Amino acid sequence: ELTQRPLDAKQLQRVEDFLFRKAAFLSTEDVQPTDLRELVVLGRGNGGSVCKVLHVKSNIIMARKSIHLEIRPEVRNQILRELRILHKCSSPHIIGFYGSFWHDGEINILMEYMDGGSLDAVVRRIGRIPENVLAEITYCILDGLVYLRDKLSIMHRDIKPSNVLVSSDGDCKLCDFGVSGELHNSLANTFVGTRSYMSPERLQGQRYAVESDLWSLGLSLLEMATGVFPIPAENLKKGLAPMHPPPDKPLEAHAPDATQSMAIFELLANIVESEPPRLPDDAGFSDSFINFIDACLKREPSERMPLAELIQHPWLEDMRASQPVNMAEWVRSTMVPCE
Ligand SMILES: O=c1[nH]ccc2cc(O[C@H]3CCNC3)c(Cl)cc12
Repeated sequence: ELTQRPLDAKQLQRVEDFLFRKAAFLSTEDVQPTDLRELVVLGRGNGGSVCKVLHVKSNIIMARKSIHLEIRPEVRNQILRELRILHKCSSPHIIGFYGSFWHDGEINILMEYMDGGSLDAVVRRIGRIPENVLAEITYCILDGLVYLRDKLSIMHRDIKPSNVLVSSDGDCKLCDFGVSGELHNSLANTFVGTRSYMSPERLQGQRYAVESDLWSLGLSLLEMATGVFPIPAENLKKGLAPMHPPPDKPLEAHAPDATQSMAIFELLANIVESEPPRLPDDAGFSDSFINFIDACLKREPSERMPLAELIQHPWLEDMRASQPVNMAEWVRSTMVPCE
């Protein structure tokens, strides 16, 4: 559609390179766990842990998500069957999928490795993300949501900073979206965590749809822009997290402060009962950014700006025109130098 920005040549090349790598991988016979050499743990969340692995036969670096599930063979075969639709996914804003297999009580999902990691880790490292960078990230998220809706007829269901990955090539992609209904059911009551990006309607067990992803997007942007989880709204009163903490203060000094540990139930009640949080209007954010987040954080799903309009919101093009950013350089500036 006209909403999509044309891909630049290098982006197209990277999509093509991935497809060639995937063909090389698929030409080796079915992946065995022993074919994978574990390199380092990348993250945990959404019921599983993610490890950087090398597929020895094809010499490809991948990310392997392993989810331990005690389920009957029929259920796990249904999950593997549903995951296979990921082979149809080819978007510069959706994480690449190599395949999945069951082994030793775990579903294993092999995906494209993103060396910049997830945005929750980036925010932990640098404090908060500049507005012009968030505009680029937001376009990628919205384009990814459009792709999921138009090509797979699904919503994401779990938009949050830790499910947005970046690379030193400047790519920004969505991961951990709810493509398998069976997997979603098998993970149903495994929620752990002290914060929720879930929309009020979903928290109340009401019907929810893609508008619920837009609430989660608004909350995620608010958190990444301020460096503070924005619920309860009082959290924002303490001002923004420092960006790129001064060199004399080690990073751990900026771990989230204790006051942010409101009990999870109280937090969920707050989301459902209180006015949605807003960007502070005295912190240097543009009016169109404030407007963009307000358009996402409406308690009534029908009042939220629809996806097709959001992706045309002036904030995205205004930011790109006034403060263009080189995403590859920015991601590299956030990566911890290897020892
Ligand atoms: O490089 C990756 N490729 C694919 C997936 C992936 C998932 C990761 O973390 C999980 C854990 C929380 N959400 C996402 C991380 Cl940290 C990296 C990757």
